[in-house]
Amino acid sequence: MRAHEAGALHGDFGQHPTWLRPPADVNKLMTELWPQTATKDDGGVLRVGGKPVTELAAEHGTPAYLLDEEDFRARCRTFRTAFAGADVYYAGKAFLSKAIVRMVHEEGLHLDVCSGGELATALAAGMDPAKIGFHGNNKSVGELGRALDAGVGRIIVDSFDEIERLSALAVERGVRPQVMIRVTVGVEAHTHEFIATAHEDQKFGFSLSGGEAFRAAGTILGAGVLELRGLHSHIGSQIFDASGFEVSARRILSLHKRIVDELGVTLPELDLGGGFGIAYTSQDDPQPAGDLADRMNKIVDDECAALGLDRPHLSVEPGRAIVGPAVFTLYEVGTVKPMEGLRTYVSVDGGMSDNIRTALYDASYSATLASRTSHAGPMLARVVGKHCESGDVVVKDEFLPADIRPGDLLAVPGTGAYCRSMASNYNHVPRPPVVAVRDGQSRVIVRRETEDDLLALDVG
Ligand SMILES: Cc1ncc(COP(=O)(O)O)c(C=O)c1O
Ligand SMILES: N[C@@H](CCCC[NH3+])C(=O)O
Repeated sequence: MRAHEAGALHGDFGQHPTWLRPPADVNKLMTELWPQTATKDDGGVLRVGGKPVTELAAEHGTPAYLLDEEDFRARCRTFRTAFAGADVYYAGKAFLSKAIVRMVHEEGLHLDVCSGGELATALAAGMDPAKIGFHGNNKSVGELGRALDAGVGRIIVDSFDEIERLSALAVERGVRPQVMIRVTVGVEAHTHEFIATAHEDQKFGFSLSGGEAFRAAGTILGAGVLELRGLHSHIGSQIFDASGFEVSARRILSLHKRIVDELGVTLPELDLGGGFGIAYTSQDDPQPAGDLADRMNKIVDDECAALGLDRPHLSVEPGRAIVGPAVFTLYEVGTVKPMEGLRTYVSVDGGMSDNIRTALYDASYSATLASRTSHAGPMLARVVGKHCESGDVVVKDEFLPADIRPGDLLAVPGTGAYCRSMASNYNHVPRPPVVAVRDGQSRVIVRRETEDDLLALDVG
């Protein structure tokens, strides 16, 4: 967002309720919160990729996820540059489609998949299997077999059961797959407990402190069926504080050292996972990818030097930070219900089926009137959906113009990650399309579901 348009996109700075702080740096917030080609024209209409959202709504309907393709590609390049010399695996769980796989591939990234479905999407789109990493705490025999048959570059093993399953499949096929060990490093990431993944009491990985991760290395090396490529840790998601990554890097490198010394191998790779936070509202102040990369590289350099280790090749797995800010959801306002003395409930034509994050993680979002200018004063609004749940909230608190009315378009930024990919058909509401916009052209990359699609699986 251009600086002079900051006020236009968010006319409500300075009007925040007392429990909201004004943003530290409005211009920085605009570039963090909105995709780079988003602007508002003189009539207050939001534009993206050179197209007004009013036109996009007329062409594609609402709700719709609008992807600023240039922004998405630029974020891929930012991570590649920031982590130069490392492999950047785009985490497909944030949002995956064949078009996204192609963009990721064209921008020189690797791809992390975590299910047979994501793997099938990657392969269908022509992703180089050698650049695919396969994650998951409960990969099935079928999924593992398909990964081996496709020749995926690395499989991140998550349990002793999986080591056994994968080894049997590898022997059957006469192949020697490359594996990483997912290590639970015991870091309490400062994020919602549902998306923290490296504390001890949860389902992912091999415990570092309990010695399981070291034992896993011994098991793999002892059997000689799988090729141990290195260690992996992912401490959680939507993390702002780089110190968690530093602690994690330090701990995992101490295990790396122990494996090298005691088991007599070299481990060529170290993966520090994803989890880089993004801005959803004016309250968030994420660190630029370059700063995070510098800190992570430095800690790896320093630790390796201190431990006398050859520096392993680094890899990272960002999802949210690449696709999250590149997308906003466009909704049409339906019912507007003022609650005297409380707030106004502004209902939109989607809700928890296209964005479950508010209900699931108590996530905060923001919204802006996207289809016109308003000179009305601000009113405290809650943007809610059309589902049969009182928890069906998209934006908990936002100041919207007091004359908001049915037919207005609202845009909610930061919905690229974990919104379409976690969307549901709750209440038999068809899922919205994903529309990529670039250079004044729009193209549907995931089409809108229809009621026929919903009925298609019903038998009898
Ligand atoms: C193993 C792994 N890698 C990468 C990611 C991507 O995380 P994020 O989208 O927060 O970057 C996740 C999700 O949290 C994950 O579980
Ligand atoms: N789905 C979560 C992120 C978890 C990613 C998987 N480890 C979110 O929306 O924030």
